[in-house]
Amino acid sequence: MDRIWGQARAELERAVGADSFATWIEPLKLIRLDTDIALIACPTRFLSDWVARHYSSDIMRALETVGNPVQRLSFEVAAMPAERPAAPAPAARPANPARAAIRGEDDLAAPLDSRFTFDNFVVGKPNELAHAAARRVAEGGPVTFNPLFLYGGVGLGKTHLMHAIAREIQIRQPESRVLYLSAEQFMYRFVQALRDRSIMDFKEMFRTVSVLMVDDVQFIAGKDSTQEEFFHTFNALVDQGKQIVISADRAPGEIKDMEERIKSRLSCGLIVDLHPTDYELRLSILQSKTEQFRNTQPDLVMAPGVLEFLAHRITSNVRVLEGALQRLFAFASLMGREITLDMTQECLTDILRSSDRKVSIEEIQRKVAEHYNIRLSDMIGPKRVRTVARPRQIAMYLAKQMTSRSLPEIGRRFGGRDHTTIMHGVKKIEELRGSDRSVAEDLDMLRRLLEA
Ligand SMILES: Nc1ncnc2c1ncn2[C@@H]1O[C@H](COP(=O)(O)OP(=O)(O)OP(=O)(O)O)[C@@H](O)[C@H]1O
Repeated sequence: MDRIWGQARAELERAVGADSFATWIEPLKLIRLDTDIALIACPTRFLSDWVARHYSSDIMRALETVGNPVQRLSFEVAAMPAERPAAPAPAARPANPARAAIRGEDDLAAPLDSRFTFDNFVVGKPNELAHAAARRVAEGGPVTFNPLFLYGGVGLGKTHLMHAIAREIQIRQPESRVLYLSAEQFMYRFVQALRDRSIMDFKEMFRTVSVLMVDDVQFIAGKDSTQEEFFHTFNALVDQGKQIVISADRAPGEIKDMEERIKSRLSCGLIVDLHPTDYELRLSILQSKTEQFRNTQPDLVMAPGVLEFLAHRITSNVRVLEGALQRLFAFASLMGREITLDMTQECLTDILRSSDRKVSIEEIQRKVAEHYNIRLSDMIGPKRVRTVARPRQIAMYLAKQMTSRSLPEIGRRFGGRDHTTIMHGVKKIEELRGSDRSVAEDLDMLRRLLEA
């Protein structure tokens, strides 16, 4: 099953595009193939409804293409295993309909994503240095640091910045030849040139560009002749004073199986890293993407606190954050409903579960009790005096926000209270957070303590 699904997934990624694939198809798993039915596991009811409505024919087509035609699909909502079948690696970055080639005549260059501009890049503490360096290179002028080496974990904005640089240089200096491509494409072109005996043309093409940008350079580690060729290309361009921009998932010195001389060459310019996002940056990104969405869907209604909830709960990377938001928007417009906290939790169960920070309700109760100087037993006890009841409601609110426990489950941990009591407490604190600054500050501080 895993092998068939791996092949079908590769077909599907091509058919629906990288973004839709990541949002809708990635979480699915093929469980069984009967004579004419494919049984597919889905982490939530919402996802299965949506996929059934929008992607059934794509899935059936993909299964047919890989030699397993079926007449219909059946979906089963089930907890998903942590690991998923690996799809065969695509030859290059998946085609994306939003991507537009900036230099159509240059079939070497990878297409640039029209959304990846400096204007759309949200700057915060974790990425401000990388952003400033990227801006400086994009503004042109004398080459001050060569190469510019950007690195950081998955989905933190390296490719976005690379595309923004390429686009900006093209706008400012239309005559310059900016060549942006992934290291994988560099290798592919190189191997092709070797096969076609056109290596001199290959060298000539690479050595006459004004700016060379290579994404995900760690890919050529361990590929000896590609590394060798890359090294010569790199040196030739630096000698001519041409700007080079490189990205990788780690610092040059940490790339395994990369020749020492290449590591040292890569290290001699400016090395900047994109740090993991912090809460403030995640919230700004979510706000900015929501604004962009509102420009096309002005009737979008979102309850206060939803974006804050997402920024707290999804800490893995910006791509996951974007995918979650995209799914929420799709759900809201499909159902014609306001986006509330409850709806967010229902619609994103799978994403939230996998990015769960594993803060326990007991930890929340302990921290809140310490903060307000009350006894831990008062969290579950019956006292109704305000000095105890308010901290208890704060703990209920944090339990709802920071864990994936349901209201009845939270109720049980608060001395067997009814779920409506928890709901009332959560609502009360939601209101106070908007109207009482000291409550908002306490909540922020407690969250930080719990996340530490
Ligand atoms: N600061 C930011 N502001 C706005 N969008 C961002 C920001 N950082 C990342 N993104 C978005 O997150 C998504 C993932 O970013 P990107 O593809 O640049 O990551 P990456 O670091 O190249 O990841 P990978 O290592 O997987 O190649 C993109 O859609 C990008 O636009």
